[in-house]
Amino acid sequence: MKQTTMQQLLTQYPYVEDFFAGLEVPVLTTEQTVENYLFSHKEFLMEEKSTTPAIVLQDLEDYIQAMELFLHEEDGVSLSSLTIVAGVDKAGNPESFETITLYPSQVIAIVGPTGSGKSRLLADIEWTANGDTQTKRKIYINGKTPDLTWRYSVTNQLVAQLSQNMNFVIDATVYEFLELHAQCRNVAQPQALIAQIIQQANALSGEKFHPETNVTALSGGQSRALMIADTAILSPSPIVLIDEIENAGIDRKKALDLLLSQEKIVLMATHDPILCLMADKRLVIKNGGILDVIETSSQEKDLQAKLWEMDGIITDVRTRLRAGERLEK
Ligand SMILES: Nc1ncnc2c1ncn2[C@@H]1O[C@H](COP(=O)(O)OP(=O)(O)OP(=O)(O)O)[C@@H](O)[C@H]1O
Repeated sequence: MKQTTMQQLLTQYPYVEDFFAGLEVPVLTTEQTVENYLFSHKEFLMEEKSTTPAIVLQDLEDYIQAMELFLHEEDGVSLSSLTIVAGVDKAGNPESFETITLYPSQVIAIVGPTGSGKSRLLADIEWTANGDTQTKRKIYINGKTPDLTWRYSVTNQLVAQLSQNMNFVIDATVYEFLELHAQCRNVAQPQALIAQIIQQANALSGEKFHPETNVTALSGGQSRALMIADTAILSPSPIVLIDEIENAGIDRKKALDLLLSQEKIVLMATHDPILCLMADKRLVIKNGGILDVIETSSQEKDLQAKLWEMDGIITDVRTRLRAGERLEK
């Protein structure tokens, strides 16, 4: 990278500009090598670094390393494991485990009473906590403390988060919105992917929408379905955090299957017994701490089949009521 020209670098990675965004450095497109470019603006950059939270740097070598990491990150993070290192509960007592390690294609449910700290755990993971949150937990990626550039990056590629509330604030159609996202991801021919995302989203939600529907006109359920399909198909983030998918009015099983087909680690805070038993394991939260890690047993999987049957009845009744039908005994 040091000997690449800035011009070449920008052609290859247009998003390198984001790395310098806000720094107001002189023209980036030059024939200078990366090393020379950084060196010739060294003083300027060193001055700026104190006001640039995205980059914690000691010297020029660090700048180059941070740029390499940034570009690597834009190419997608390769994740082999996610480790939660124990912290403390709300009373300051140590959590009753040392580490919990999770692997791609695993679904982990996070259960516990309201206010127990489920969202806090998701936030620790999103923030890749390093003993610097209320819980004092640490998060390791691939067995070690992740680089700080991930945490501060505006395009955090490590974690995709689907929160309870989802509102669009952009005046664009579904197609335009997905096209924009594809452009950010440097997808050259996005048409087929966009069609796939819309098709999958429609399979998740009740009332179908069209590519030309405006995103602001989507219902809550449709918005979440669109974001889940988008996360599964277009987002390179290997970790997906979901806060209460059950309230979204979408097909929960299909949503999970879709996310898992992409070899992601899926963590979901949930109060839904079916979702909870669909997970490989569940983290039980109490008073701000992880109290227990329970593998879903075969008996519980059997129970899950029964719950699906009951859920089928409820879903059927709901669909018919929604369609304006009258029910008989
Ligand atoms: N270990 C901890 N130490 C101190 N405060 C904590 C700890 N864990 C959680 N909290 C705080 O407790 C409050 C409730 O936590 P949180 O919102 O995560 O609960 P929740 O289980 O997601 O609730 P709900 O089910 O209602 O969404 C938050 O203010 C959170 O920051």
